[in-house]
Amino acid sequence: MNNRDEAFVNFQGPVGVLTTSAGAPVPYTDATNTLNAQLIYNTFFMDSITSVNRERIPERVNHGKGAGAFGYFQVTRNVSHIFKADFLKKVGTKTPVAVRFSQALSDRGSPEVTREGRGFAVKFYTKEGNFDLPGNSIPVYFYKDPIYFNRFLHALKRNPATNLIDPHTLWDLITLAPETLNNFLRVFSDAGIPTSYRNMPGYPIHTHQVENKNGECNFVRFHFLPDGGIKYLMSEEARNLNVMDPDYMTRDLYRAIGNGDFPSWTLHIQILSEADVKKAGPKVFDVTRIIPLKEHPLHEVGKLVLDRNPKNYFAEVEQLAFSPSNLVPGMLGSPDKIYEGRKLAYRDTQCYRLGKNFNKMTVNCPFRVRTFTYNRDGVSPVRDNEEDIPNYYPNSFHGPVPYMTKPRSSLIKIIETQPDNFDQIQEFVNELKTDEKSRLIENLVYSLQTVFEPLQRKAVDIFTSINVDLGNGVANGLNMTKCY
Ligand code: HEM
Repeated sequence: MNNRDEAFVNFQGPVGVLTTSAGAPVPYTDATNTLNAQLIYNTFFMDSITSVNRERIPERVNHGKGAGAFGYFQVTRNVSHIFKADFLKKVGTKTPVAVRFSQALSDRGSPEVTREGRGFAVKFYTKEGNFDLPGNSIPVYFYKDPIYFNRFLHALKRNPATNLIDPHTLWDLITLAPETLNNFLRVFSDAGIPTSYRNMPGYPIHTHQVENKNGECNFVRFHFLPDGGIKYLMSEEARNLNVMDPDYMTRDLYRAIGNGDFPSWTLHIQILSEADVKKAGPKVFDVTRIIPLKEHPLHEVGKLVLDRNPKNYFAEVEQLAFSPSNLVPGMLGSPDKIYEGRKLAYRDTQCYRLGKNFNKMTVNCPFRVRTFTYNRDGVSPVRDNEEDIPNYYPNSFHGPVPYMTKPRSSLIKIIETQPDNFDQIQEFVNELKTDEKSRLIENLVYSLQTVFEPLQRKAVDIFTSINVDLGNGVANGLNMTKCY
């Protein structure tokens, strides 16, 4: 097997003459030796030192560490009765995609074989503009009120005093908001460490409102399921791998694609009609709950295949910008509050992280559409900056105009209620096999063992209310005096 995780494999000689960023050819002495030379006259030195000093940009506030790849999505089943979006209209239609896998909480330089939820974000470059599905590896989210975002990020990332990841703040947060356990207990189960990104499922979670060409409305949850099967690493194995190869997940993906062993996923949807939604009520929009497959089974839509590695990581992956607000006609997003919060948050942080023209960067550009906006200027890239087209709307000249349509479809209104998901986490724990439950207990004990006792006790009380064996198992593992 050819282990193609090395990107530099071309020994055929230089691509050309070295130049400064302004294009001047660089003499050999300027590039190799500045000892006894006047630096101010060495344009190559000045050019490169001022450039390297400015290389770092802010990392993502979450999902900092990640790997990306490119490929296509192809429709394999007729789903035109559900979707009018052009890229899903016909069996066989192929759409280019960019995908970024990530660790939800780890910083940009972190080791990869950690126990945490992971991101699985897909950008479809459609003929109607970009459509993004930033999803996670766990099918439910932690909370359903976007007000939690700041609290979560701060409690789960580094402690402001010690700059360490802090299990006390993690368990403080969980025990103050135990409804998050429908997510967290899945992360502490085998599902918390996938064998590789190739074996990881992707769940965009939200229940999306969608329309077909007749304007009929349905609601769908998307599921990307790996064709290589969903597989997980055991904790011990993961700890060893983390020491042996901290970049294991990125290397595995890069190597597989480099070797022509292209990973693929089948996209499925769960479908709910308007009548289903009326009958079930707002809980089907609750991102802290799954929609049971036995009530709404999966329907195949198409295949996602990754067949190209990035040629340049920074340009093509670090600069990738996904957003739940990147929607196309017939895809309305979700009426829940988390979706609404996300529509603002991603664009806002990307304006800071990448500059306001981030959609003009090659990897984010909706390259299958000719865009016409009234946005102008600002930090690069501005590309042609819309040349001499008028820069305000409305105008009497030749500026772009909105398209005429029937009144715009809008998201249905839902009344949100407090999360109520203990039934689902109870069912999840009850259905674990004995060995799976033992591993869940071990993983919880491993995380809780260094935490202050009052927090341990609160956690054990909550586990006991979910499942008595779980509570007892963790209490025993922590050598707590109180047994249930
Ligand atoms: C209140 C709720 C949420 C807020 C405010 C929020 C906010 C953010 C922000 C600010 C980023 C960084 C984006 C960037 O720098 O490009 C991000 C990344 C991400 N979020 Fe969320 N998020 C929320 C919920 C969710 C949910 C429910 C999911 C999964 C369905 C999710 C999946 C992701 C993924 C996959 C990324 C990484 C995207 C990439 O690879 O670039 N987030 N989120």
